[in-house]
Amino acid sequence: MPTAPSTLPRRLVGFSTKCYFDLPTTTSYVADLLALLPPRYPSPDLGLFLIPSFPAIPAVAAALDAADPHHTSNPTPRILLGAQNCHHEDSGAFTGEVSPVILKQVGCDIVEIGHAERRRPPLKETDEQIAAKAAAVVRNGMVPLVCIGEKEQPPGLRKRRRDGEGESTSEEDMREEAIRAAAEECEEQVRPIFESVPENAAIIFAYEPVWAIGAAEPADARHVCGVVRELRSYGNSVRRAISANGDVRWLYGGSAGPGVWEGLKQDLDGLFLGRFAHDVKRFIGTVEEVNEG
Ligand SMILES: O=C[C@H](O)COP(=O)(O)O
Repeated sequence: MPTAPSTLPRRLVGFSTKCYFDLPTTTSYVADLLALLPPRYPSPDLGLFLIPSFPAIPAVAAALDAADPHHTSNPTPRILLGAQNCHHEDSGAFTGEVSPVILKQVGCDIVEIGHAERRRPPLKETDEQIAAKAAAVVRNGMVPLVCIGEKEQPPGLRKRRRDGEGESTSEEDMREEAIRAAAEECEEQVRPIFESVPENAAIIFAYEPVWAIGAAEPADARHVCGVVRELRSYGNSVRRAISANGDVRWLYGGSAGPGVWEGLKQDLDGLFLGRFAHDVKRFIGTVEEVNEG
């Protein structure tokens, strides 16, 4: 059985093509990225990851290996390669599912699980199923990238306004209430992950408020930082209780792109991009911002 990594670069920036890119678009994007990316990336301080559609994974793996055939450019082997989902069992009668065993064999380093687009109908993936997938990813020597996030935009704020309350509550108090409510919702998604993987497993969490995914603007930076501060502290207490020591990174995703990092850099470990990485130069620009910030 392969051994899962327990360490991760200090910061991470990555991009999922979701279902947007076909095969030629994916391969030409990766070729452009490898041609234009300054040679200082990736580094132990700043890891990069790409998450294409399943059928494009072998082509991307070949391109990344060809760019760094002996994995000697620096201690981080290469741009990390990810898959957008996997099944929780290694093999069996699960037509249409993809085994984590095969993902490892085709060169994946990480597997994204629990994206909001899979938690919602019609797929309705549960925290329990996502935790089983996290265990499967680690069992097969890869790192789970677990997407979490609250469904509604500041529920505390909206409730107060609807109830006619809150006139005497300061904006600061309402913000704190919204942060607490969001963190509590996310803690329910985080806890089963820690409980399902070995204590030395590295985990990447992408905090993606559901209402900020596919939007025109990212979530407010103070909200994101507040929620992730709470989650990091919660995660540390859960991990202490089970003596866990694998690296954990907290990324932000949800309409992230150039200009977002400045407001998040005190509290986040990196960014997970979607649409605003479709232009390879904008993706590299965002990587530069995270490196410099
Ligand atoms: O997987 C990435 C996130 O869902 C963000 O996507 P987006 O930036 O297109 O909203």
